[in-house]
Amino acid sequence: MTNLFTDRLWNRIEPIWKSYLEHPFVKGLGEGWLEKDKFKHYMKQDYVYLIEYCRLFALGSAKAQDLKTMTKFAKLLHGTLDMEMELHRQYAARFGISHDELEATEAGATTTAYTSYMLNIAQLGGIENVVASVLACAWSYSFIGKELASWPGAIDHEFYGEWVKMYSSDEFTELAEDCMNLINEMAEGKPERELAKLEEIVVKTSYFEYMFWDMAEKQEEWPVKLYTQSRLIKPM
Ligand SMILES: Cc1ncc(CN)c(N)n1
Repeated sequence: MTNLFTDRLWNRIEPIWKSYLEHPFVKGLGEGWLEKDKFKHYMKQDYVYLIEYCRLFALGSAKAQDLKTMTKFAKLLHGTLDMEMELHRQYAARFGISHDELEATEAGATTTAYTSYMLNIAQLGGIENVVASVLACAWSYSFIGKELASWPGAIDHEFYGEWVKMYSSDEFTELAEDCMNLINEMAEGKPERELAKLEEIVVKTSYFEYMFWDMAEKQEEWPVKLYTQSRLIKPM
């Protein structure tokens, strides 16, 4: 039996990812009681997060050494722009937010930190760094989507059901599996020193995923308070 790199990664990330399911934002989404304002904040931040995430797939295509890999990244880019982000555009319409307004969302601190980390790691290394940067994003949403789909009433919920349906769909599962297959192919034959570096990227991005859920729960943008002469003038 072959040892898959994703099996090794799972041992590290399982406790982190299981904690997403306990997080009030994810729990509220799956059980259907999440406040709509929190979801609206999440959806807007997630849209601008996904724009940067798309750049990573474009970077993967640019770094690819063969057409098969280039095509895989192009498919991931298209799937995100066209399928995943369409879900956000449809939710935005339900909130009365136009496409332009959605796209013009100012990225908050966590969104900026997370996307900057991924883009920096991906620029610094080879194509395996690009895949390691996006892996937790695609795989953990597939994990959450499938888990929530098994919760009573989640998939049929009148508001959050569409979210659960999309992230548990065959189409999204295929995108996540493409990323898993890519990292397994790229890990083959690599020395332990390089595998450990890739593992750290997946662990860090898994922490960022937790922080993103937390940012959404707290409706955080930039957690900065401006004072003048000890008086609070603007909670940002
Ligand atoms: C923050 C975050 N991480 C991952 C995904 C799934 N592409 C997402 N939509 N948003």
